[in-house]
Amino acid sequence: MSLALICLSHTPLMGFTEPAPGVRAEVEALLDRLRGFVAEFDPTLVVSFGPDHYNGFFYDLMPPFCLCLGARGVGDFDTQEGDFQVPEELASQLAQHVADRGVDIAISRAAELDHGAVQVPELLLGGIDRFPTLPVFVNGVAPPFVPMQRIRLLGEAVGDFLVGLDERVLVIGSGGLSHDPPVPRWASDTPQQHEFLLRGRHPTAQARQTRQQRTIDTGLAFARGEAEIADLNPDWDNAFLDVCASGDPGRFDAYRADEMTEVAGNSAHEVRSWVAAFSALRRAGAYRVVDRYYRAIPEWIAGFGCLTATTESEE
Ligand SMILES: O=C(O)/C=C/c1cccc(O)c1O
Ligand SMILES: [Fe+2]
Repeated sequence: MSLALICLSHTPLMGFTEPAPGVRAEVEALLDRLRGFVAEFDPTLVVSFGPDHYNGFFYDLMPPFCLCLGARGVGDFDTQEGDFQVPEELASQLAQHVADRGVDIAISRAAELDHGAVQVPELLLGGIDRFPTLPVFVNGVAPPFVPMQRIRLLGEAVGDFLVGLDERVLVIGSGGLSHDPPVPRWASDTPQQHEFLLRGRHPTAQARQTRQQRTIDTGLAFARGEAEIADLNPDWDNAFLDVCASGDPGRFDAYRADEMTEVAGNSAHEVRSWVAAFSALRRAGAYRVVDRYYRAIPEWIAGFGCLTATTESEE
């Protein structure tokens, strides 16, 4: 067994809006480094923690997290549409292991997932069907949010399972950091939008296009300082990266959902994927951060960050 980790912000606006000069090249260089990290580690299995944004998981039944025994990408924002390569028997064993640990897990044998789960594996692995992958949905946009401790315990239970395997496991956390994109919200939306938040699966091409354009327009307006969304918060983001790098997942427990919304925006809860990923990695022993990147990118509505790490036995 050996474990390596990549946590990376996603943003569906990559490729749709252009950041300030030089920034795109900087991110491309980061992505090249990450692909090199993957090639060097040569994973035999991927565990991918990521959120959804009301493309697969809706308020008709919204779990705090869900192990996917089967999953497909829905293809929003031109991300890959199609099946993840999920090793079903291994995914079942993971679900049983996590349940045995007392973590109240949900499972799906036919999960639908959007850019939140698809973009990072697509960019770094060449597709969601290239490696055997255990996708884990972690709710990062739909209140209520369980205490962060529960996400840490989920990650630790997953990590304990991975430690018992004879595999080289790449653990991915997708999402965050501070950001407040125009994802629909129950608290502020109309009855018509409530209907979408309950039963909005499989929108028409026109409805998907309208939603996508709204996000693009918000990104452009945000970059001009004209959007009515929360500011990015680089101080909060860097403090969170410090906690991730500290090697002490117990420190995640201090994060409170209402404070996070207040200081880092409605989608800052996507860092839950990072919390699960780092908590899993730590079960394999002390880890060392290899790469760290951060830049606030308003055109992409993203406090855009990355950490990679390996357990010290990997060195
Ligand atoms: O679903 C959308 O319309 C927007 C999603 C988004 C935008 C910016 C950063 C993110 O992490 C997102 O998920
Ligand atoms: Fe997101």
